[in-house]
Amino acid sequence: MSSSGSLKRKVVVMGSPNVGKTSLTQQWIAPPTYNESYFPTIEATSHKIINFEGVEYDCEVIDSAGQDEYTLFPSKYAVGVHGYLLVYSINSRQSFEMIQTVHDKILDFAGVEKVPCVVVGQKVDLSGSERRVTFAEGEALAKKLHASFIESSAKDNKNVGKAFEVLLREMQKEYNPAPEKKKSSWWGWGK
Ligand SMILES: Nc1nc2c(ncn2[C@@H]2O[C@H](COP(=O)(O)OP(=O)(O)OP(=O)(O)O)[C@@H](O)[C@H]2O)c(=O)[nH]1
Repeated sequence: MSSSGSLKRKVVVMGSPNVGKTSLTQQWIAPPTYNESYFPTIEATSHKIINFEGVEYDCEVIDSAGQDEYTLFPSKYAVGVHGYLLVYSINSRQSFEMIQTVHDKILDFAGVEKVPCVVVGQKVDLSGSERRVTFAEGEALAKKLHASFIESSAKDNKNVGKAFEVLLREMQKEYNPAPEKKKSSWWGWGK
C-alpha cells in the first residue's frame, strides 16, 4: 500500500499494432480523448487514481508498442506487473491470434500459470461487415486463458472504463480479495 493509503496497481496494455491500445488507454486516463490519426507508440506510461468498490487504486498504465510474434518480451512488462489488458481489433483475425502468443509470452516470462488479464475486442463501433472475430470467439479465447472478456470502442467511449474496472476486479480477486462475509448460523441469527 502506498503512503497515501491507495493500492498501487501496475498494468500493461498489450497486443498487435494499430488495434487501439493507445486510444483505449488515453480515453480512460483523460477522457474525452480520441484521435482518428494513427501514431505508432514506442511506449508510454500514464497514471490514474481511481476509487473502485470502496478501494482507492493508484494505477500505472504502460501502453506498450504493438507486438508481433517476433517481438522480444521486455522484463519490465512482467516484473512488478499486476495485470494485463490484451487487446485485439474485431476487424483483424491476425490481431486476435496474437493474443494467445502474447499471453504465452507473459506466463513464460513471469514463470506463473495464471495472471490477471482481460481480453479486449476493440473497435466494436465498426460496421458488421468489417467484423472478422465474433463475440463468441473472443469470449471462448478469454475463457481458455482464464481471463475476463469485453468488447469496447475507444472511438465511441464504449466499455472503456469497464475494461479497466473488470481488470481491477480480476486483480482484486488475486491480490486483495474481500474478506468472506460471516455466515449467520441458527444459534446466532443476524450475526
Ligand atoms: N473505428 C475505431 N478506430 C479506432 C478505435 N480505437 C483506435 N482506433 C484507430 O485505430 C488506429 C490505431 O489506434 P492506436 O490507439 O494508435 O493503436 P495502437 O494499438 O496503440 O497502435 P500501436 O501504437 O501501433 O501499437 C488510429 O487511427 C485510431 O484512430 C476504435 O475504437 N474504433
